[in-house]
Amino acid sequence: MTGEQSAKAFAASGPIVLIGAGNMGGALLTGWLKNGVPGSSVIVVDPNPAEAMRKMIADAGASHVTEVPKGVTAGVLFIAVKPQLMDAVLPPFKPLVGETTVVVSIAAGKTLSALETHLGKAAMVRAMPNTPAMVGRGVTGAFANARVSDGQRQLVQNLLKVSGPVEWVPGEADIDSVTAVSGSGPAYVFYLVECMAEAGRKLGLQADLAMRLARETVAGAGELLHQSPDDASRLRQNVTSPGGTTAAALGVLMAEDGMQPLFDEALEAARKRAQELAG
Ligand SMILES: NC(=O)C1=CN([C@@H]2O[C@H](COP(=O)(O)OP(=O)(O)OC[C@H]3O[C@@H](n4cnc5c(N)ncnc54)[C@H](OP(=O)(O)O)[C@@H]3O)[C@@H](O)[C@H]2O)C=CC1
Ligand SMILES: O=C(O)[C@@H]1CCC=N1
Repeated sequence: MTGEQSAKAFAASGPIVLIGAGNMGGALLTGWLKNGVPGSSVIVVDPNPAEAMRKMIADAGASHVTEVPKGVTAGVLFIAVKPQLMDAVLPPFKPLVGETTVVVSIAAGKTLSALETHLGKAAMVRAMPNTPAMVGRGVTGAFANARVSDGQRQLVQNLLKVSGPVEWVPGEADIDSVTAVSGSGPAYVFYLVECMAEAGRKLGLQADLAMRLARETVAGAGELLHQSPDDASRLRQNVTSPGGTTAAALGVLMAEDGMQPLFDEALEAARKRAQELAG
């Protein structure tokens, strides 16, 4: 995209107001500024962003404020604070929501109807990114309510796409399932690395060597999955020689009481927790 094309992709009816520049808000902001969102169109509201974030905001010519900005109608009101804080944080932002504003929340669980109690009825999107967004390799699930226009949907898609693919889901409840799979998902993969390293240590390897092997294995397998046209099942079969070592290990992991029932239970717990955070 040329600079002009990308500026057009992010053209909004007013400023992009980002509430919360922490892990996820900061990752998305970084992606916006790298991908052609004009800094002058961004207002970041955060009481105390990290020093590196403050510098990036200043270098890009974006604004940073610690209080709710006055006299502003947001083009996009992008909410990236913890779900537990939203009831306290959101009410003073209501004046920023106008006829042409699209509200985007990435908070786990928090429903659009809960957002409406604070911000009024508006075009709203619930989105669920994940932390690989920090390296431009995330994936995001998104749901738009009926007030979101085609133009707003495209704008939000462009803002989310800076961190990786965007998958629109047909129902709002699906976002809680997306949260269980891909929102929380990176943590499961990091834990897999920890488990593999610990098992390697128990086999007699030095702990740091076992960790390097496990880490590079998961990173390499992820990259192969990313680059290969084959699905995960085919890639798994490529590793598995009949009667070999992988088959021996998979016999344990794929047993009736192996990983699948554990994942079923774990993801059900994540979705249930998202549902509890709804109100
Ligand atoms: N982490 C993840 O993997 C994912 C998180 N999410 C969702 O993203 C949201 C943010 O999570 P995450 O980035 O991890 O959390 P962080 O705590 O890293 O970021 C939240 C940011 O909001 C700031 N903040 C606190 N109070 C206010 C306020 N009154 N006004 C403006 N900003 C404020 C915090 O500042 P301070 O630190 O000073 O309190 C912090 O910088 C959550 O709702 C979470 O559910 C979604 C997908 C994945
Ligand atoms: O753990 C959480 O609640 C957030 C949402 C998805 C990932 N982190």
